[in-house]
Amino acid sequence: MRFEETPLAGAYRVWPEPLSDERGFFARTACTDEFAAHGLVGQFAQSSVSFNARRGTVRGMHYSVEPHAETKLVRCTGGAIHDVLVDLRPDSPSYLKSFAATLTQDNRCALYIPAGFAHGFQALTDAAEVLYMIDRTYVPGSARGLRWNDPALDVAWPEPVTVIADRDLAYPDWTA
Ligand SMILES: Cc1cn([C@H]2C[C@H](O)[C@@H](COP(=O)(O)OP(=O)(O)O[C@H]3O[C@H](C)C(=O)[C@H](O)[C@H]3O)O2)c(=O)[nH]c1=O
Repeated sequence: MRFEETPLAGAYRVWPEPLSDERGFFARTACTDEFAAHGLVGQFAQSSVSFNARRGTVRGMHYSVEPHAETKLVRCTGGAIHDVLVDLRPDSPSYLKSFAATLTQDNRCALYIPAGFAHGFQALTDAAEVLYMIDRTYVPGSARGLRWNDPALDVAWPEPVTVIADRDLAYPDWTA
């Protein structure tokens, strides 16, 4: 795998390195040793899938609070998404900065999202599917959120929002 830094400290694009032959290719998508060699969490306790029927759907921005803050490896396995991170770590040089990447079933790029980041995405196609690998089990009470259009965030969404959960619409403005 190839690890590409992003402008947000600790967050990476992770590119598979396909091993091709006449059948197609095989590629590693996660590896404890390779992640550890880059100082990253490489042990994952849960994997989840998110299916999004309609183009324009937004999920997030979500994060989880200590002691259950999650590190995630996120990839698009169907269609395409505009994937967005916001650094919420108060001591980080990129505090409250956002970063976005287009993840698609074809580019197979994943985003490594450390604990302390909010994460969200917008479906760029119908039937957009997202696969998560998460380093700890889900604890519902630890879930928090930022509103997709919070003025404190410099997040741009490429398309009109077509579907979004009421809970995601209801988050108050960010206060540190
Ligand atoms: C996140 C999660 C949810 N659930 C249950 C809770 C609800 O009954 C149902 C849907 O949950 P929710 O509406 O929170 O799903 P999303 O809005 O897609 O949340 C996710 O969206 C953003 C973009 C993320 O990065 C997180 O992975 C996660 O917060 O699945 C679980 O059982 N386990 C889980 O890990």
